Amino acid sequence: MKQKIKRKQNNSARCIVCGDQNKASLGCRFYELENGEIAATFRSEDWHQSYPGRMHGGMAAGVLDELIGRAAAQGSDDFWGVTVELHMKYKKPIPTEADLKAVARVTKKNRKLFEGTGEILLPDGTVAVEAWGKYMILPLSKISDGGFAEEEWYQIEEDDPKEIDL
Ligand SMILES: CCCCCCCCCCCCCCCC(=O)SCCNC(=O)CCNC(=O)[C@H](O)C(C)(C)COP(=O)(O)OP(=O)(O)OC[C@H]1O[C@@H](n2cnc3c(N)ncnc32)[C@H](O)[C@@H]1OP(=O)(O)O
Repeated sequence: MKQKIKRKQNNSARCIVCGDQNKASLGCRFYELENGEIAATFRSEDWHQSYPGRMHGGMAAGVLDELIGRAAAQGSDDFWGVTVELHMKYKKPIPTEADLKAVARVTKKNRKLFEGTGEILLPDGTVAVEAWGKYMILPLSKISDGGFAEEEWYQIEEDDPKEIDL
């Protein structure tokens, strides 16, 4: 089903999932959707493999970890937190050298913690991996040394889609 995109989130420069200047990264883009969920698009490259032709489960965990975290950051480029728990369910292999999508949403949130779920979809729409995560909300100053948000956290200007088929 097609979902309208409301806003694209920032990318970071060096993250392994979304690092715009990290050649090894999955090159994720993150789109906030009108229905309140968040979607990611990314490409599994040959160097993201575990077994030949199969994306590493840790990379899949990385995508869903970050995507669920970003689901709670909707509408803000200055909301931060860290993962405290992450549970994965690997249902189908994810191929390398494929253009992929994922979707996530927040399921519970209070002042200090939030929880969410997400899925990675195969090109035919089948759910390959499901995740549930719990995160602690923290100021950036408690997570990282200064400079990140000013120097390494920005919008990538490109031809973005207006909607995404999930
Ligand atoms: C994610 C947002 C993205 C934002 C959008 C931008 C994205 C931009 C790209 C960046 C990518 C981001 C997405 C990847 C996110 C990572 O990959 S983060 C990296 C992996 N995670 C970590 O490194 C976290 C490591 N853990 C820690 O640093 C510490 O355990 C924590 C979480 C700071 C807690 O510190 P602590 O000293 O243990 O704190 P403590 O005082 O014991 O506990 C504080 C409270 O939390 C509670 N608590 C602690 N752990 C838990 C738990 N597992 N369950 C329930 N309660 C807990 C305690 O019970 C306590 O409650 P109170 O007693 O105050 O009521």
